[in-house]
Amino acid sequence: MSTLKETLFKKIQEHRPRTTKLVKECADVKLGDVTVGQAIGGARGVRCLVTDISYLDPMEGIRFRGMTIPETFAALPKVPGSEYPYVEGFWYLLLTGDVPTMEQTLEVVEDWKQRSAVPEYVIDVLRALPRDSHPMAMFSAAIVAMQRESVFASNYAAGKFNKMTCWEDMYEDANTLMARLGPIGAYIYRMKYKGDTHIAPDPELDMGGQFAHMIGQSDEYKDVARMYFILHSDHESGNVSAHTTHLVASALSDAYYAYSAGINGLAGPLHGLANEEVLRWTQNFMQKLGGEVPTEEGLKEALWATLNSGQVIPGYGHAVLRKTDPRYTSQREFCMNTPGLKDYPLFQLVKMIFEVAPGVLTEHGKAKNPWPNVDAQSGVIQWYYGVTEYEYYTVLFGIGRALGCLANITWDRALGYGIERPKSLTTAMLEEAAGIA
Ligand SMILES: CC(=O)SCCNC(=O)CCNC(=O)[C@H](O)C(C)(C)COP(=O)(O)OP(=O)(O)OC[C@H]1O[C@@H](n2cnc3c(N)ncnc32)[C@H](O)[C@@H]1OP(=O)(O)O
Ligand SMILES: O=C([O-])CC(=O)C(=O)O
Repeated sequence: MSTLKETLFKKIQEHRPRTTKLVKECADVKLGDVTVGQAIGGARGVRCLVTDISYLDPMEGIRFRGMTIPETFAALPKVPGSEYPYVEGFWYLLLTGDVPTMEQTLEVVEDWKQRSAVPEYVIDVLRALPRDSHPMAMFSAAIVAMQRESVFASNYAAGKFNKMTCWEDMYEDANTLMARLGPIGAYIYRMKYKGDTHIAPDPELDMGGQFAHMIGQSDEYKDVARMYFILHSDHESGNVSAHTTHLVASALSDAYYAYSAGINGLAGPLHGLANEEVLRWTQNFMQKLGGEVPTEEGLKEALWATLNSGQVIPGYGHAVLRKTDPRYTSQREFCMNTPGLKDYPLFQLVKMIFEVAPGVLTEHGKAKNPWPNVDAQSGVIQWYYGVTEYEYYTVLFGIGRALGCLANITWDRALGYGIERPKSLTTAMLEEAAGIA
């Protein structure tokens, strides 16, 4: 057994009695009430999911296994010659809650390398799709196509399902998916945008570095990839991609079915696709100005025009956060500390939007949170390094988000969480409950 799997096994054994005790002795303890507004309004704030992998505080933002973003980056083993950690070490942290040693990290690096070859039939599936398919549709199709390889599904079909050990099959599938998602994303990128020319993997590289290499990027971009995948990994359990993955997996669907579904949710403009929308919005705006950085007045007008046409300002607002997203801040700091990027006109515009948009949104008076989220700041970095195909940005998000979603469904199996099935009511029942029937 690998060190990661052994450690995870120990953690699962330690954790199981806590869940069992809660279910057996405390099942009737109330966590809150559900209002009519919540039933109609997307269950906002309903406290009915459990995860220990990350927690989102409305004011502070995300913590991964109890650590803030700067703490996470500082704690994990760094790729030699780089300021950023191995994505593989972060995976170890998400799964176990322990910061891995360099040796433990390198074991995951090696394991993923062994699993990373993209099967030929996946390439066939991608090539069979119309070339103008959205890259997220391609990504989702590639993931679900690999379902035939699921260890979990095959053992289930063979009558080998065992509630205590089935997490091991999920772990197998999750690791295989994690190892292949970067190379699949790179294939889609080069097929669609780089004349269908492809770059062979470099056996020396870690997952983040490999992705940069396979899309044809510079050495500098390797750190961008590592940072991006870690920052986008997890945002507790209620967001659309994590919740969808969890929901689908709760029917004992395997990781391929579950994460393909999660990707489909991430592709919505109110969720992950907002990072594509942010770039479309800013590029359209810059084009109108002939590439000049606008005045504050001009920017305000453009923001109001967007709001008055009934659209949202992409990259702003959040269902839980009530302050600037620390993932935004982390990427902003990256921009400020990168010569060239710091003075880049598009970054100047993103900075100016940060100064102007919260005031406009507050005056508009609808959004509960006028501050930027992660999507407002990620695209400018990609654009600066030459990844200008913004239609592709959500695939980058999807590679990173897999870390959180797949770690979560591995634990779902380990703790035997039940099939998810909330109860629905009719409108007449709500009217009766409200006394307006
Ligand atoms: C990785 C991520 O998924 S981060 C989020 C990415 N999405 C975006 O950036 C899209 C822009 N933002 C939004 O649409 C929203 O803020 C969401 C979807 C993120 C959160 O939605 P909610 O929790 O419903 O937000 P909230 O309670 O503040 O919404 C209240 C009203 O303000 C509006 N509002 C919220 N954010 C914005 C915004 N950025 N621009 C304009 N209006 C907004 C809502 O559309 C809603 O209007 P309605 O009453 O007419 O339906
Ligand atoms: O938490 C949410 O609802 C959306 C979000 O920021 C994420 O999933 O990263």
